Amino acid sequence: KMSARKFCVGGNWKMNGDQKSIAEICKTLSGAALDPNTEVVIGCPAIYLMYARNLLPCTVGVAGQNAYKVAKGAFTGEISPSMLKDIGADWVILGHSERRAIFNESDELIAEKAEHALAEGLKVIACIGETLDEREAGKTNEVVARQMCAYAKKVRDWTNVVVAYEPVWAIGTGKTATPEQAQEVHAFLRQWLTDNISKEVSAALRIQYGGSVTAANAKELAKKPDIDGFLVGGASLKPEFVDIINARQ
Ligand SMILES: O=C(COP(=O)(O)O)NO
Repeated sequence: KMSARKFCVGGNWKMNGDQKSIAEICKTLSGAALDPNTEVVIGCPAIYLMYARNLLPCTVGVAGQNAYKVAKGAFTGEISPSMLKDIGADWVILGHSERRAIFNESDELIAEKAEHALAEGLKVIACIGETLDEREAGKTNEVVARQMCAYAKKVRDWTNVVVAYEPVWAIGTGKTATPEQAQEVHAFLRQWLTDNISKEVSAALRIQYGGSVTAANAKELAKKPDIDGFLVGGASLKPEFVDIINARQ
């Protein structure tokens, strides 16, 4: 049975695109019949956010792919949540496994970023997920619980948080978690939320699955009771992203 939580599909463009290709994707999304019961959020490279914002339908949200933990100051190269808000981005993706693995962001820094982004009125897609080594060592639950704990030390109000469970071994590999594998971790996270936050937050919070989601596998994944949407990388740059948005139709 599908959940009553509003389906939420994020497109994480990562470091891809230019004005021409972004205009094409926005045109495709603007011209498509998007399921009104799906909340759509586009994670666009910061430099193109205003451009994409103005080309996308107002029903589609736009997100930064990262933001710093304070509003302004001497942090060369950084972008603040208040700047994202200022240019019409209502969301920010935080804690992506690429930020953790490549840019060495710690659980604690990511949690501080989430706390500040929420305080600035942004909605947060809070990413978690285990590596292949951690899964093969049977540590999946331990790892995602640790990552959730870190967020929970800083997040007081979960209303504007969506959690994205993205097993690192499925990101960019074509090795999508099976619906059963994904549901198993989503159910663990749902229980973790009930045990550590509240049953109300647990019932309301959307948990997206991310990791090689395509139009071909989205429907089966979307049928799982604790999968409330997706965070899509590669396929969000293609027209098939429309089919992923409409996976519950
Ligand atoms: O990192 C991802 C998933 O990327 P792919 O869909 O390309 O596996 N989402 O944030």
